Amino acid sequence: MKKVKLKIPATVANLVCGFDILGMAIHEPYDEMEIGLLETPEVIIKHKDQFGLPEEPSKNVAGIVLLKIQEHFNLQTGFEVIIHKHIKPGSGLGSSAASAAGAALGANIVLENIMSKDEMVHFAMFGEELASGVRHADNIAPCIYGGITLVKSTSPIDIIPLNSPDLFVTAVHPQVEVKTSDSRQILKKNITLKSAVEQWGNIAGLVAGIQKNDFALIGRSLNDVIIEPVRSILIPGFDDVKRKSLEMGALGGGISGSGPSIFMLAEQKETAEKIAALMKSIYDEMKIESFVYVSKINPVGIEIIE
Ligand SMILES: Nc1ncnc2c1ncn2[C@@H]1O[C@H](COP(=O)(O)OP(=O)(O)O)[C@@H](O)[C@H]1O
Ligand SMILES: N[C@@H](CCOP(=O)(O)O)C(=O)O
Repeated sequence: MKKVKLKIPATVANLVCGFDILGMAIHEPYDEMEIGLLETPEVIIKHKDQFGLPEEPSKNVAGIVLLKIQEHFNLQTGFEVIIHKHIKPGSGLGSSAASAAGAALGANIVLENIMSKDEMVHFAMFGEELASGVRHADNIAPCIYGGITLVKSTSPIDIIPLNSPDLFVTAVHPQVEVKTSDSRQILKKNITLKSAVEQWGNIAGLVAGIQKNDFALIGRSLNDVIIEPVRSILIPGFDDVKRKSLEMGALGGGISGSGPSIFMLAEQKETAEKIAALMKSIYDEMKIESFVYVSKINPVGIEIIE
């Protein structure tokens, strides 16, 4: 059986001010996935993890992506997928995107490169639609392209890979579940022109800072006047983590994706590690279990292991 084994990174979507358009791949945590080509037109999904995710293909984000690919290309072959998930679903670290993007990229490999990167993004977005009700690509694009990506548009797909600054990323995942679908529903449907102008300035400043490796500009652009004030209410300890991390020397940060994870960027490993210890202590004090990752921006995205 033609088979491939992939390492699929977690992703931090939005990058604070770029709701649904910016995202970055990080090295830790990551999922592992094996995809094999079957001679019969069926899709089999098996999970080797403890998250109790549905294995019925139409209910699993990897399965739905493969069903769409099968239908589109009128394939008489099928796929067997083994997922070993380490990125907890509902973490805000792109768990659903990892399975969706991994399925699209893995299928493309076993089918001997029948798709472009943008086509893989197109099919992977069906997985995000299943998970959250919306076809957003801000987690999928950095998985497939690597590094930091700007999703200029999803229809037509227009993805701009950006520079990958040499920065450390500290992320904390407090063990409270926030489903992307729920945290999208609480968002305001209309915003004022004043806040839109402020947000445009932040997004433009952030993209310019990333492209110019201007860390100070990145830091002062990591501000969100639209989404964070609403969503942060769902995340215990958010204000404390953010304020104290900034005091410790973080460049900036905020909610990772739709939360509850929080991420911070730092120039030095030492600062990133101090922030990790701070995050852990804040949640220990609140008696909330948490997982902390000190990582770097992952310029490659999905990697082929075998
Ligand atoms: N293979 C899969 N990986 C992750 N989540 C999946 C998968 N298949 C289905 N789901 C569903 O997707 C939802 C998780 O997606 P989401 O809330 O966007 O989490 P995250 O922010 O970590 O991506 C859960 O309802 C989960 O049951
Ligand atoms: N732009 C989306 C990103 C969701 O990311 P996830 O990691 O929480 O799935 C949003 O903010 O809803």
